Amino acid sequence: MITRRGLMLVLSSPSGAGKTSISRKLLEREDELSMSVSVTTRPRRPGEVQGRDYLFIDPTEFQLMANRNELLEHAKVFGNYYGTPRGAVEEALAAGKDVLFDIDWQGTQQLAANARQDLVSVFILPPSTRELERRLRTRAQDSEEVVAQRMAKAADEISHYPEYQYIVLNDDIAASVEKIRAILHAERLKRERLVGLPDFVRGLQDGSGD
Ligand SMILES: Nc1nc2c(ncn2[C@@H]2O[C@H](COP(=O)(O)OP(=O)(O)O)[C@@H](O)[C@H]2O)c(=O)[nH]1
Ligand SMILES: Nc1ncnc2c1ncn2[C@@H]1O[C@H](COP(=O)(O)OP(=O)(O)O)[C@@H](O)[C@H]1O
Repeated sequence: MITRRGLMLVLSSPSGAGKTSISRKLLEREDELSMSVSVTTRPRRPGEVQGRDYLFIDPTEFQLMANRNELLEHAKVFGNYYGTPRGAVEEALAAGKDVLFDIDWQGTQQLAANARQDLVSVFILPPSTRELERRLRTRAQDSEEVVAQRMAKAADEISHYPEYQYIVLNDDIAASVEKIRAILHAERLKRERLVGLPDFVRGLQDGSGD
């Protein structure tokens, strides 16, 4: 029969453009998609749950994981370390499940270097700079200084958009979620991801397939 390899769906954007909100809604609607929960040395925000939003760890532990090659990719973002634990991702992909990543351009480049054929990358743009700043403020979980730091970095992050396969402008969140679902559904049908296809087709051609 035909089965398929799981794919890695990566969402990147400047901070505040909506990756986290979009990811939550995608996970509610897509059964065969699971979130890659990153490790980070950043302090936990109010409302964030250990093990759901991130695994919050200290820098020594992070270094140990990196040294033991337990991270699929890792990077320093806004002065903190972030990384993707390797085990959960590899298990999901082997079982033919798709994995969703909320990671930055540095992490995306590392995944592309190691597994380009399994990667589907989406860059999310905010409708305007003004709206990006409004979203960062209304999230109201970061200090004024952190908001300013993230705004200062936004142009830098946005400059990496040409490295992504798909672009979604996140104006209306429900529409953005549907666009990313459409990308996911089409990518699942890519010939290259299908396992057992040549045998199946041979059966059709020689009449042995029933
Ligand atoms: N490379 C990499 N980047 C990550 C990882 N986890 C989160 N990030 C990125 O780190 C940046 C900061 O994330 P976060 O502190 O949650 O802030 P937010 O994006 O403003 O909610 C974002 O660009 C995330 O996509 C990871 O495991 N690896
Ligand atoms: N399309 C949208 N329209 C209006 N507000 C949005 C939209 N998408 C996200 N937001 C809001 O913007 C803020 C930042 O979104 P979030 O998902 O935390 O961004 P990111 O994970 O990219 O930093 C949150 O308060 C969220 O509710």
